[in-house]
Amino acid sequence: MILEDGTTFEGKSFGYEKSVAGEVVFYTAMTGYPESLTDPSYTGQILVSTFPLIGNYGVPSDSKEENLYEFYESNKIHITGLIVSDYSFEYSHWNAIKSLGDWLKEQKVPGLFGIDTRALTKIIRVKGSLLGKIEFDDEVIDFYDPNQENLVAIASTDKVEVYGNGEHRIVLVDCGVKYNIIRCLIKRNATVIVVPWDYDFNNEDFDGIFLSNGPGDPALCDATVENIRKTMDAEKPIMGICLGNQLLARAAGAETYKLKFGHRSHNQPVLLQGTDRCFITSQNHGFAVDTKTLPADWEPLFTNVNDQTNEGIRHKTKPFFSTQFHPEAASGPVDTEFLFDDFMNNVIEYKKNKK
Ligand SMILES: NC(=O)CC[C@H](N)C(=O)O
Repeated sequence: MILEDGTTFEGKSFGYEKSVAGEVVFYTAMTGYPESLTDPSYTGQILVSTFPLIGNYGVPSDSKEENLYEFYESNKIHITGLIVSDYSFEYSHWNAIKSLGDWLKEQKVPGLFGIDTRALTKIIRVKGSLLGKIEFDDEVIDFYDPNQENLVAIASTDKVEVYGNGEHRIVLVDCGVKYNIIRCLIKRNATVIVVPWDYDFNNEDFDGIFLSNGPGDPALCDATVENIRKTMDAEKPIMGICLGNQLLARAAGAETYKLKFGHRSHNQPVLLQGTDRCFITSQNHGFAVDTKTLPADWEPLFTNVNDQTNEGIRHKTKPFFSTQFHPEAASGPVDTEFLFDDFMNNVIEYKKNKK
């Protein structure tokens, strides 16, 4: 494992053996590697787990419900590579069907263990996210910066697909959506119309818009931002998550910027604006909304208690809001899932007033 600052770590392989390059980021969650590895927001990233013991519960079953994998967040592994301290060759779980190493090999994703992930994380915390590569023997490759590329175009779907058959029609703009967002909407009586990131959904028949999470720099998603801007005039309810928060902010006219090393964990505290209520949230992002640049008709909705960065925005009078954290969790705490109820209530309210 070689970082762009020249630091080298030697590890042992437990995944697929090919050299890969990307952005090196760390996450501090203690569980949830099946969900994290299949989260499309990690496209282009080499993931370092600060929790030392990984692989001990294997990989869950590939069963499907509503045409979605029940235990994965998308249809494949999206990370570029995985770095752990201690890999468990032995695993045990009622739902496990294979080892993490076998899964990585199957999907051609490298994994290294025996790396001092504490030392590696300290370097990233001091210097900020770094480019890095995993090299095997003689296969020397160049560094690669995924943030220069429109990763959303890679992670998004290329066709319109419908899930569920509830009463409320929700267009979900798929910038690299996690399945649990679809599950959370279906559970709340929605028909979810999943559309590609650059699809102009304004002519569809729908009652609300959902903006998904997704990989990379939100500044590279202008096509989505344009479509969001157009839809705002109709005043149909909008909710966004993570990249969706950043794109809604950009559509409102605010700016986004890159954080030093981002937030990737299960224990990020966020404060609900105007209250003393703090929620512990699941997060995975490297960019943030610059609260200072929000136009006058918008306000922050949540703020991170650790570093005061923006954790959500809302329109002062219209039913538009979004969060930087993940109310759908998968994995992590589910304490903020009620935000999906708030969104669906906005949808019901909108339909009532329309009649
Ligand atoms: N999970 C996400 O949607 C991540 C959003 C964006 N790619 C970021 O890193 O900030």
